Amino acid sequence: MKDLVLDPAPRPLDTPEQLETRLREIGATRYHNLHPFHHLLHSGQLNKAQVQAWALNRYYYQSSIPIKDAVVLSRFRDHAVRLEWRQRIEDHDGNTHGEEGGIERWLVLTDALGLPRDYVTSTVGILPATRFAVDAYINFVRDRTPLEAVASALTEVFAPQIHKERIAGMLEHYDFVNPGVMKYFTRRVEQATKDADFCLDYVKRNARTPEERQRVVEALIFKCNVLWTQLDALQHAYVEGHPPPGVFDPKDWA
Ligand SMILES: O=C(O)c1cc(C(=O)O)c2c(n1)C(=O)C(=O)c1cc(C(=O)O)[nH]c1-2
Repeated sequence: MKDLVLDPAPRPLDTPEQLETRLREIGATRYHNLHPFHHLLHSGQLNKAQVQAWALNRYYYQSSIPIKDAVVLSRFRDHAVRLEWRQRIEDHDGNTHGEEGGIERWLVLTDALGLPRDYVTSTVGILPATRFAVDAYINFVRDRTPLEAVASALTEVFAPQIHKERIAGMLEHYDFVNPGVMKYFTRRVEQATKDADFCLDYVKRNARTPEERQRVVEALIFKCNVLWTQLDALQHAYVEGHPPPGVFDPKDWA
C-alpha cells in the first residue's frame, strides 16, 4: 500500500539550507496568497457584506493567536526563547503601559465595516470551519514538539508580502477602507518580518536531523492548510452562497 505522506515530493533535508529551500517552495505553492478568495478581496471584487464576513471570521484567528502563543511559550524551559516569544503576545494584546495591540486594531477594521464590537468579539457568527481550523492550530502547538510548535508559525515568512498586497488592493478598491482602517496590516509588516526571521533561524539551528527537518516541513504544510481551510469556508459560504445554519447573515448588519 502507498505510504500516506503530506509532502508528496520529499527531497534530501540534510542541511539547514536544504530545509530553507524546501520551506520556501512550500510557501510558493501552498500559502494562502494563492487562494481565490484572497484574489477577490485584493482586487476589489468582493462586496461589503463579503468583506464583513472575512473580517468577522478572521477576528477569531486574530484573537486566538495570543492564546496560541501563550501555549508555545509554555512549552519552553529556555528563558531566552520565552523572552523572545512573549513579545508576540503583547503585539496582539497590547501591554499594561497602555499601548494598543493588534486585536484593538482589528476591531477598528470591523468598526469601519459597521459590525458591532459585541457581536464580533462574541464570535457567535463565525463559520464552524473557522473555529475548527483555528482551534486545530492551538491544539497542534500544544500536542506536538516545541520545534514543530515554532515551525507552525513559519507562514509568517510569507506574510509581509500578502500584507502589502492587501493594503494596496483594499485602499484602491473599497470606499469603506482608509489608511487608519488598514493600520493593523501596516503595523504587522514589520512585526511579522521580525517574527519570521526568528522562526526561520530557530528551525534551521534546532532541527538537527533529516527527520526533524521533515517535521518542520510538515508543520508548515499543516499551517498552510489551517489558513487555506478558512478561506475555502468563506468562499463556499459567502461567494458561492452556501452559508451553514446559524452563521453571520449580512442582511442583519447591512
Ligand atoms: O494576513 C495574513 O495573511 C496573515 C497571515 C498570517 C500567517 O501567515 O499565519 C498571520 C497574520 N496575517 C497575522 O496578522 C498574524 O498576526 C499572525 C500570527 C501568526 C502565527 O502563526 O503566529 N500568523 C499570522
